[in-house]
Amino acid sequence: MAAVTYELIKKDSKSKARRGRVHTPHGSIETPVFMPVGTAATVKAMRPDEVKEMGAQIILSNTYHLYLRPGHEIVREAGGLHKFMNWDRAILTDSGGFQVFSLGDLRKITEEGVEFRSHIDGSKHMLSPEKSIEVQNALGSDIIMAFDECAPYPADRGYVKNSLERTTRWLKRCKEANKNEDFQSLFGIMQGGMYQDLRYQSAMEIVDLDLPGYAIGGLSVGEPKDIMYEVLDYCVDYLPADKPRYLMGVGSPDYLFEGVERGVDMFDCVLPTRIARNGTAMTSRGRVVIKNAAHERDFTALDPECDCYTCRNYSKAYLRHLFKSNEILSSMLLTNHNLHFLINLMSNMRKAIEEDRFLEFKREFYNKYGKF
Ligand SMILES: Nc1cc(N)c2c(=O)[nH][nH]c(=O)c2c1
Repeated sequence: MAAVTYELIKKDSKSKARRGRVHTPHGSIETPVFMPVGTAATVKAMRPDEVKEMGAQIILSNTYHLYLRPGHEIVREAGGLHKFMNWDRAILTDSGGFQVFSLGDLRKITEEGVEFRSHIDGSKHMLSPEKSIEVQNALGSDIIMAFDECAPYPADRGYVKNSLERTTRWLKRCKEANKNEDFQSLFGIMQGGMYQDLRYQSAMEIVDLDLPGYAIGGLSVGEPKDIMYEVLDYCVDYLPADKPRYLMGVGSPDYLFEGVERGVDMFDCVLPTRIARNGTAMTSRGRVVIKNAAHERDFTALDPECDCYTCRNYSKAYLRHLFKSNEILSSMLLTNHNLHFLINLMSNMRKAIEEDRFLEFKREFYNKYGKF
């Protein structure tokens, strides 16, 4: 039996939204769930106890970054990523493929894997399905992602078909490389671009490998919203209902609502932490760009409906002052708020599904949030 299993608790009667639970060796995860990104073994500007206190059940870390620095062998010697970063709940690691592919000219794709030069010191490396699994095994994460190619957008049909078929061959190699692992569950990744028949082909090929969970890749790569939603309208249903479904790289409130409404269980995105460091907050009334002059003498909280540490203790005026003064505390407080906002949003979505009022909740949120 896989170390990661999925339990369906309730389906919404008026949409494909579903309430579930993912069981992992480091605890159960109530779904739908948003996963904060901890790229280099830290959720930037946050202590792990703060991330835990706000209710984060699982975080994501990046294989590419940890392989290059400090190196997966050092993390293995430290006792694994949980011990190294003092996080005792679940961890998902990505395969490193997405970062390597985004290196552009600094990489060369072959059937073996991807040759690339480190963005840190220019040194040459080869990341292959086997190497990605070796690194993720050393990190000791609960959920490990298959080494895949995320086709760019736009991409012609021939390229997308060849790419998804190579991704399936790489997935088989990942499964073989991970076969002796008892505690780390390998998730496959569906590709296929914006082509329905290729999405179906990719899904059938990866589901045939009977893995503990599946991700939808190749979206949130610059395509228009309506195209993403159109692809999600059909491709989520290509995945088995008794396994977790994970939409990669998605994390703004509207995308989360639209993904949950279509049956997605898990999400990750750097957006909340990245925009926080750039001075933007997600609130129930829409985004707040804290450096705007309008906030100079605004002594009210960021969000009247938020009970996070930042909203309970600080005003927009103070947060604007910190940001304009380039104070480290600005990133800390805005990151704390943005993660709390999304984690709380997912908790409210779970409650709405339990009470069979998900679409009503979505309408209420959209009416208050205004323009996305
Ligand atoms: N938007 C996306 C974000 C991601 N981190 C990934 C990924 O890690 N793998 N494959 C993907 O297709 C992908 C898409």
